[in-house]
Amino acid sequence: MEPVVSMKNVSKRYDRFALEQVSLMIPRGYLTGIIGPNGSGKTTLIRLMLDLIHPDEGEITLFGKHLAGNERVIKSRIGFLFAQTDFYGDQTVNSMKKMIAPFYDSWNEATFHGYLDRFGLHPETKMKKLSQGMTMKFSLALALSHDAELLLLDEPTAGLDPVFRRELMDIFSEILQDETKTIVMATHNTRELDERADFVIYVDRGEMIFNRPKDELFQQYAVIKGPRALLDDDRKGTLIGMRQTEIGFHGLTDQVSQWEALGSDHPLVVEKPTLEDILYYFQMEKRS
Ligand SMILES: Nc1ncnc2c1ncn2[C@@H]1O[C@H](COP(=O)(O)OP(=O)(O)OP(=O)(O)O)[C@@H](O)[C@H]1O
Repeated sequence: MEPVVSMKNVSKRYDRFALEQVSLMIPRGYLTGIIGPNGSGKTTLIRLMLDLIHPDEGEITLFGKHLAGNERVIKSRIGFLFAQTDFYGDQTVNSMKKMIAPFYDSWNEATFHGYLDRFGLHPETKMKKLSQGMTMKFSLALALSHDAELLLLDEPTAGLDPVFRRELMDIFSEILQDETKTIVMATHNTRELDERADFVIYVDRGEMIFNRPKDELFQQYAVIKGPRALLDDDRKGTLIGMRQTEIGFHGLTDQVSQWEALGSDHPLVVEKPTLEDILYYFQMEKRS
């Protein structure tokens, strides 16, 4: 099936940062998470997909088409959200919506008001009176109210309390039930992706390290913890981002069988990783 987003050899260079030669495909019907440390290029990737910034090299298509020349049609199929969106403070929720809704042919007023109710937002509240979390909820209500096929979300859970974060992830799961919808979200809250993501894109310093099914990552890697006595050179070589402490070591491995071969007599812990573990050990490896 045709990917919803396709990037081929895309580069974007700033004075002190470069996203280099990124090629990726985002399949329809799934939740793809974009993870990586601060300043690694997550927002840059999403801005490129939305054509808010232009690549220096490479090709980007959405729904199989270039944005140029098809902008209105393509953008009406996309709901997007950025962590720092400046709305006009003196406008109310309702008047702000009135400025934005006409951009979308498929705007659905009933859906919008449904989300306002669900998110506890009053239509007559002034934008400047909304907390960071409430502003995020407003942005989400906008993004979700024109039946978008693709949601491109930059830190959609930033500033939201844990209960609402979970509710929001439930809403995303509901949206994905309709198998034609696609969600792409950059986030630092990797725990949400542990549970819900189908694919994970990991970027670091402008380089895409991987774009893989989450379940495959969890099957491939394990966190190993044990006493130093078990660390011979061979086994050390199987560890990514290995760290030693007074009493032991810990690290990530993609060669679990080497460790399991030690048998159960040894005080060894082999754990399924979280995405945070994978991120952490990959970064430790880069630093060492
Ligand atoms: N317009 C710009 N001019 C110059 N540098 C920029 C510009 N926009 C972004 N950058 C730089 O590009 C790098 C990547 O930024 P980006 O916002 O994509 O990272 P990020 O992974 O989303 O980070 P964070 O997790 O902190 O939000 C940063 O070093 C940033 O300073």
